[in-house]
Amino acid sequence: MASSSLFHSSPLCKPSFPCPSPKSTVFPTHFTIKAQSQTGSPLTQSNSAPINPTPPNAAPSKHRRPADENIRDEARRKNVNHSHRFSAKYVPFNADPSSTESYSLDEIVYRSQSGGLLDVQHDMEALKKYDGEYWRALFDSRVGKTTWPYGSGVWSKKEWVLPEIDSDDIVSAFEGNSNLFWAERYGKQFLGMNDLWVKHCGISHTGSFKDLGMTVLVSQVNRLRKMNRPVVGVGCASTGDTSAALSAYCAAAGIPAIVFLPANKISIAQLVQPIANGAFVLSIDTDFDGCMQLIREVTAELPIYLANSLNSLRLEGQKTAAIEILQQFDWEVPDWVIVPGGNLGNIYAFYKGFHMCKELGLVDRIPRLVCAQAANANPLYLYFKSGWKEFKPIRAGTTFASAIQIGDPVSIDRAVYALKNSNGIVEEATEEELMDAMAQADSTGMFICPHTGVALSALIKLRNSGVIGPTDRTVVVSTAHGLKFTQSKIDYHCKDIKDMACRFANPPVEVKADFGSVMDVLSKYLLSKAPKY
Ligand SMILES: Cc1ncc(COP(=O)(O)O)c(C=O)c1O
Ligand SMILES: N[C@@H](CCOP(=O)(O)O)C(=O)O
Repeated sequence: MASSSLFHSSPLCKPSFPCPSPKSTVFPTHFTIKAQSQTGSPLTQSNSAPINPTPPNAAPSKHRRPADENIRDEARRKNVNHSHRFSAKYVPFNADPSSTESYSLDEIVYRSQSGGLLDVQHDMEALKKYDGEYWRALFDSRVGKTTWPYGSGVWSKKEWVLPEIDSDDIVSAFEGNSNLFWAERYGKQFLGMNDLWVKHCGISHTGSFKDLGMTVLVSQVNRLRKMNRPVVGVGCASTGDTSAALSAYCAAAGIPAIVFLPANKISIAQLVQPIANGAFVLSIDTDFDGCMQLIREVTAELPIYLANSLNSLRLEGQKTAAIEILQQFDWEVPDWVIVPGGNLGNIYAFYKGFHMCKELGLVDRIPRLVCAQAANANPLYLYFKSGWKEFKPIRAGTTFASAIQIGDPVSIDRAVYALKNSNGIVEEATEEELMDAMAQADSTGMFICPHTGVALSALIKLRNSGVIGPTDRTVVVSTAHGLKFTQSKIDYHCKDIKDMACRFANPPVEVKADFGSVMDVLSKYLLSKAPKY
């Protein structure tokens, strides 16, 4: 087994390189992989604590940090920050290969010289010095631990996210590592599918996938502030989830958060999140696109750092959900991944995560991507249907999927790139379709948000048309927790929605407080449920 000092001095090592031992690989962190034999788990930590084989009744490990030390101090002492041999920078998104324009991640810049989007470009040559097996084993070795900062599903991929940030500057709630739920009953009963999965990104610190991106952005802001860069606060426009995540991470780091919300267009549960977390909340009489325009103007004038996904740092965190899906399938690639789309950063983040895994040899292909939009807010769908001829922003109409009520998505170019390069598809869902899909999913034990209902509706359409087959391994990305959207569920189950049949409503039965009445309704219910032989 390698000692800590070996890690500081040994050269990069992969099977084709000269290695200390022909069968061992040295991690840039304090882990080693030791190939013991063709079978068995070879992972051991350099501090000699075995990762796996603690016997069930073993006495508590003596391997504890000193009592006056916290996990951040412990990481500092062990200097777990070995990712410095990797680097990343901003470049214009999808730039011509001859372009030399680039910016340090420590610069405050959101747009390229020509006004286009930016992308975070990693030093792929440095990352490629390690093979796919190496990265798979490294990432797998960090799951389920509390080692700072790798206990986070995002920071467990630190070398691919923000390789140069000091672990000390990271602001994390150990986000990510979300449940990949086997939708056994829903798949079987409603779709005739046996390999349907729901990636529950909304079962998270603030209840949505935004936590994945926000830990990265706020960590970088933390670093910039320590470097005395002019960042007084961090701001965003939001349909409710970005603002919740921003406010929580800023509150954890003691950084002022400013959020622009479209008045009366987000749920109460979402509104209360930034309020409770002490953000400066502006409720503005416009829609999300109007708020987005205003925050862009304001952040150009004031020392407020922009936290929307126009800022490509966010997508570096969000892409880890794609890597996590592959990891949860033991690095087998699903056939389809369906993502609800609004401002359209996330669909590109998924593409980027999958593509990096392919480029670095962790997998040999990427899944086909589907972006699902509400029919009332469907600019990408219309563009797709036009054969990618002409993009026209729209004024988004009201939708129960309120977090994707967006008519002029900032990441339109990123989304088109992701879809074209993954043989992707765009689908849409009417209000009735998305609410019915949500109710059906809930009736099989989930509790999803309306945006996940949009993604499920897309799946239903693609199954009905035969595009997605019954045995295709399919992942639906659930983007927020259903508890943020209880009012829409109540309206549905009370059949209180104009022009909607609410076919799967399950309203409470009002019954008199006497034994006979209760027995009557229960008997009827049990009869309706009794198995028919
Ligand atoms: C719950 C939820 N789902 C989906 C989306 C769409 O993500 P994106 O804007 O990255 O397309 C958002 C935000 O826009 C959201 O808050
Ligand atoms: N749904 C988002 C809309 C803004 O998206 P972003 O990813 O660009 O921040 C929200 O919750 O605000």
